[in-house]
Amino acid sequence: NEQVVEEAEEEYHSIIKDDERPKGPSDAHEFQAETRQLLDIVAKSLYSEKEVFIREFISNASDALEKLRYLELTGADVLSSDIPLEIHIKTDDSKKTFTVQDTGLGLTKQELIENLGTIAKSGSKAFLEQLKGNSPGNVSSSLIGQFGVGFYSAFMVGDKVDVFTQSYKPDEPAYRWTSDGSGTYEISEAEGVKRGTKIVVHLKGDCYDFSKEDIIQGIVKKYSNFVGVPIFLNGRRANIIQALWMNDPKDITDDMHEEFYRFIANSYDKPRYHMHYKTDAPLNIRALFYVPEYKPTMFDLSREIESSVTLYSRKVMITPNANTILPKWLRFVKGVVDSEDIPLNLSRELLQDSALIRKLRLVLTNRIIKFFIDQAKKDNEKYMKFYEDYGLFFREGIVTTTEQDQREEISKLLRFESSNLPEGERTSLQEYASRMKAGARNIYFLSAPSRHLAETSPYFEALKKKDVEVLFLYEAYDELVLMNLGQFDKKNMRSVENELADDKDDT
Ligand SMILES: Nc1nc(Cl)c2cnn(Cc3ccc(Br)cc3F)c2n1
Repeated sequence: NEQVVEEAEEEYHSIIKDDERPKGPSDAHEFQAETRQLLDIVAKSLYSEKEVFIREFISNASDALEKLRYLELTGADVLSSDIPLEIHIKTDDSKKTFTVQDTGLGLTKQELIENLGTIAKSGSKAFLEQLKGNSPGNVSSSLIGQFGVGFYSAFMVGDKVDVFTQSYKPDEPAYRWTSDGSGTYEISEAEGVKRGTKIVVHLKGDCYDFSKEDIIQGIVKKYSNFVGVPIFLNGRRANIIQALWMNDPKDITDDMHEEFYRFIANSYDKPRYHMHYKTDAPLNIRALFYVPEYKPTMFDLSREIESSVTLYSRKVMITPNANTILPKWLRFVKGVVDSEDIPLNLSRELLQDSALIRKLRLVLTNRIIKFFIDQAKKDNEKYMKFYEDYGLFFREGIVTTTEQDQREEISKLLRFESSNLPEGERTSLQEYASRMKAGARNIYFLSAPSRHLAETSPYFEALKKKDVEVLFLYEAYDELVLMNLGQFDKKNMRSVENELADDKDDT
């Protein structure tokens, strides 16, 4: 019946036709020498997996659409502004081609020539020196991303690339650019070209996989699921969930969090906590983190598991399981970090160890600790349940972190019974310190199998007489953790067992 047909028709929508034709003479151009060298490096070694050319194309297309959207908003005179802003991808496994088309800005002849040649102008010698200096992985990616050299990654998989483009500027002609990536390219005018850019990659023999729909479907889902414009693959919508981390936190309902959490955690669980963090200093960060409802299993506790944090730059994925974005002790946290300050083709080396990633990790770690401290104040019962299930990770954090101030930050999450509180209630080191007498310099703790044994211990009696509070530790590892911590807020952590032996009375 028409309802079903209606449904199906609504499903299928493609703008990719084969109406474009070159028109008139084509003039050949040479790549400048430096550009050529650079493009070779980009095409051969910069990207480890070939599939990232798709991410580069989608990133360029989504930039072109976002810029056009902005121009339309600011009232610029835009060609055929009734065309929807979309990205279309088509695979043709008979012709062995991969095609991506956007309805964005399009390129003028000047831009066609400049966008690849600009590097030759903008001091590419220094750029190439830097390149020769360290491994291509460390290339300053702002330049690469900026001038669309990412486009050139097409020659990793294609031995011929045709580009048909119509600029949004009303009286610009449309062009066809074509090249086999060997050093020359041709430009001619073209007809039958819609506004935007269409790139047809004729795939090399060992890259025919990129003409198969299911393979492309997986890659698009992996890298570009949250790109802010609709992406269609062979006429079917390919990107689904909106980039929740970019929304205003107060517009996000718990249901939306639950759905998003299930998508990124790939589980049917739901989150017990979510933390939505946006800042522009010292870095641009949009982060959305979740703590699972479920109690961690032995598997979750193992230090080998990959991080469940996915790293994005402006909604385009850089890497899944970005295991250096948070410290290992926070591996139970799942979520997304998006930073404009992170270059799209961040190399593995830079991800492993760079000042930028170290700064990002420190900012995020301190913010997560602050979040848990705030949650404990908001709902202590819920926090204590969380502490019961996930507290081991904090202990690991203290003993595996080297910087003392960072260790003391983590120790703010710990909770212990105390001689000053009724059985069953727990306190924090901060609260203990706030109850200390003026001039007191030690935080005392006693490790015992139970509260009864702690309270009847001769060690405790001595301090009780002096009305000194003692933390009761019922797990042997907590004694090790506090010994390891050593200090908190300039007070010394002291086990009363050692204390009695020394019998000093500088309590
Ligand atoms: N999709 C899209 N849209 C726009 Cl507006 C631009 C601008 N630059 N690039 C990258 C690029 C594409 C083709 C060629 Br030839 C050179 C080149 F740098 C773009 N890609």
